[in-house]
Amino acid sequence: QDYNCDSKESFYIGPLEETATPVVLNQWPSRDVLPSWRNTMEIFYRKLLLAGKRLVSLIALALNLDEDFFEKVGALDKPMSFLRLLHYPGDMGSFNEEIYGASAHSDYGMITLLATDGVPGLQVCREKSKQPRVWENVLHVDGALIVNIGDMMERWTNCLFRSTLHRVMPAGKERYSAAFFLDPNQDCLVECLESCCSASSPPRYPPIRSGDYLKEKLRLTYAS
Ligand SMILES: O=C(O)CCC(=O)C(=O)O
Ligand SMILES: [Fe+2]
Repeated sequence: QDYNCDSKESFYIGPLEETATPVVLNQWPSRDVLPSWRNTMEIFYRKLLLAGKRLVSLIALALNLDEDFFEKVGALDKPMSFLRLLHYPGDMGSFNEEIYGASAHSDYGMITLLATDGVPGLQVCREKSKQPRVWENVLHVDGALIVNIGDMMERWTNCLFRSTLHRVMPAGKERYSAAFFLDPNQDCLVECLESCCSASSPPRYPPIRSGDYLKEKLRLTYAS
């Protein structure tokens, strides 16, 4: 996964004071410049966290687990959730195939909730292990969120829920989006669910601590 050519720029908002441990790292624009921005973003963050938790409990039910399964394994008590506000420039310079808004990747966490401004560009690949890859446009629905499955949900479910391979193509038009990554508590052990493996379908991934997985992915992403 190569992000070097990506043209996007982003602003990250991490865990808010009530959920953040051990330190609060968020940096907010000055209130003189943007008086209500912080409050608006905090409300947005909390709503996304609530919606994300509800969706995760539906995934648990779909897996024949208790509704609060992911709470019970400690994934959601101090979730490492990040809200990423994204901007893709309209003019990407030369229209070179190498330049993506965002190159093909899957998100790392449990699920991602994505709001876009309706400018096209987002594409998903349903069968990521098949070559050549077939990309489909994700249609915008006003007022709806797009939900992507993340890598750790894929690991928990032994690929029953595949993480969504996606990318953003340049639309020749400025584009804004907001992605909320619901990532488990750093200490949470992500291991194949009993209901998702059997003698004929053994676990495909070893257990891993969520924090270690994220650290390694971020290291690889930003290595260069
Ligand atoms: O902007 C989008 O629609 C997608 C953003 C994305 O995939 C990401 O930030 O991980
Ligand atoms: Fe993504």
